[in-house]
Amino acid sequence: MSIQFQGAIRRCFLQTRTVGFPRFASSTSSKLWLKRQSKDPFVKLRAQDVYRSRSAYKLLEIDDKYRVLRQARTIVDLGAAPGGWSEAAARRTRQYMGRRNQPVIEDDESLDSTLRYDRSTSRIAIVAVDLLPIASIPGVHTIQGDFLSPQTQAQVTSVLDGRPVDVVLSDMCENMSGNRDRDSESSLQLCLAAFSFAKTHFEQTNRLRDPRRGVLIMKYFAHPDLDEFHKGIKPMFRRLEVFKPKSSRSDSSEVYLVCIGWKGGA
Ligand SMILES: C[S@@+](CC[C@H](N)C(=O)[O-])C[C@H]1O[C@@H](n2cnc3c(N)ncnc32)[C@H](O)[C@@H]1O
Repeated sequence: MSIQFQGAIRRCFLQTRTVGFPRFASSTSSKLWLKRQSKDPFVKLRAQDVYRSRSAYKLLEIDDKYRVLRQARTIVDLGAAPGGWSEAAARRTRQYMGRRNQPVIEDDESLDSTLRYDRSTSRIAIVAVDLLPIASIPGVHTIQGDFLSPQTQAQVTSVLDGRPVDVVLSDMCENMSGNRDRDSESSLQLCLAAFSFAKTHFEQTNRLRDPRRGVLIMKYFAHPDLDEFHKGIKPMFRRLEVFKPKSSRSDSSEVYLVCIGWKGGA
């Protein structure tokens, strides 16, 4: 055995003793993560390939409780990648429309590249936005861009082409830095952007005739600053509740603000 080879084995042995087998041994936190994943019923559902992300079940739970998608014709999904919420919204609205025997979204891949709708019908339009690319979803128009940038917001507005927005969904969140203040600040910024976009679009149409229209759902991470934000926008909706879906991990401070029925205001 050559001297170099012996040295390599020795180094490998020493490394194994100090840091463990790098490829096979896992840290306590990753073991805990694997254990939690194996027990998580929503991860199992995801594994059956019903939806492309586990997050889809959060939106379905919100809709089971509040029926926010029942009257929805135009939905804007912010922070949509990989696309679970858009898929869930497309299926759910299709079910609602099907029950009422009305026109439904077509399973047409080409709808992804252009928003084709006929304003004279009740056809559903979903616009999904994310920093990351979103693989095509039938009936969903995708936009890749930063929603905090005015250009991306203008792009969404241009795609909507004057169509009244019924529901704005925001599951946007940045990667957690671990710094609570910084994370809640970024969560607040995303909520403010979603709120101000929703406000502009809800105000363009008279929502007062149908109290279910003008729905805004936003993910945020519990923090006192966000409580202030929550109190500030409460009078502008007929109903505003904080909801924690069962499919949201209990060890996460993530919750959803469910705002139903735009009333307007400052
Ligand atoms: C929890 S994931 C969304 C999961 C998605 N709702 C689903 O069901 O598949 C959060 C997403 O927010 C996106 N995001 C964060 N900041 C954003 C921003 N400024 N503009 C657009 N998307 C953003 C991230 O890229 C990420 O894909």
